Amino acid sequence: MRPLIAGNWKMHGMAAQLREIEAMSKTVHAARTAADVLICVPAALLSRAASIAAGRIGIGGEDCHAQASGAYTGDCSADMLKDAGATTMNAGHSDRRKYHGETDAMVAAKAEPARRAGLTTIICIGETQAQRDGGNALAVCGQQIAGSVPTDLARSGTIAIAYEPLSAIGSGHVPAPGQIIEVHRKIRECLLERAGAAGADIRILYGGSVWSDNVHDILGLADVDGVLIGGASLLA
Ligand SMILES: O=C[C@H](O)COP(=O)(O)O
Repeated sequence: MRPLIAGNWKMHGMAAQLREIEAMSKTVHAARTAADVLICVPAALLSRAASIAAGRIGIGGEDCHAQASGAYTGDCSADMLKDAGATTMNAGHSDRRKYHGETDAMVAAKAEPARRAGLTTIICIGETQAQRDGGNALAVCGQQIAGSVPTDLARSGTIAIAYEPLSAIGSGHVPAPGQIIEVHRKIRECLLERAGAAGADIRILYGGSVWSDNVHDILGLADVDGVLIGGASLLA
């Protein structure tokens, strides 16, 4: 499967930061990179980022509202992301689950309008350290897949999954390879159960403290079809 190297700028980046998009786009284009490259940016930068990227790399949104329009001050719909130039969006990032109380059902409700808008949705899951310490990591990830991934979307090829153990995000602590392999295998099993053979074609990304010095090793692990990169994606 062609890997996806996805960045997530979170709430970082002013207009000047777009020079990184320019540099990444040029590099990827010139090198004919053997991977798809995507940067998810704050909504305020989306349109300008897409214009600068000019299709050489993908530009994504970081979230959307489940409704197409309405009295939802401060929110942004999937159609709006698409209209601004996005190809992809994140849903259910742990920041959204933690600070906005997003549940699996809310995440699933965002993925469907994204599909209608023509966006691929990267659905983020991952266990807390307490859940892992309690021996519940695989069960938690399985439940998150069951609750966050609509079956018809899993069959449609319009989603990817990002596994991000919370203890790895922004900490510099990447789990042992065995942990990543074990959880990705579990996710693959869940996707196959949900979507049949189509589940084999859904990309499963790893996220959490991915940098240039560990990305090659991580991409070499079984069932790792790409990475979701936070801090390191701010620099071309
Ligand atoms: O969306 C990205 C992840 O939360 C990982 O962030 P990080 O690479 O800064 O650890």
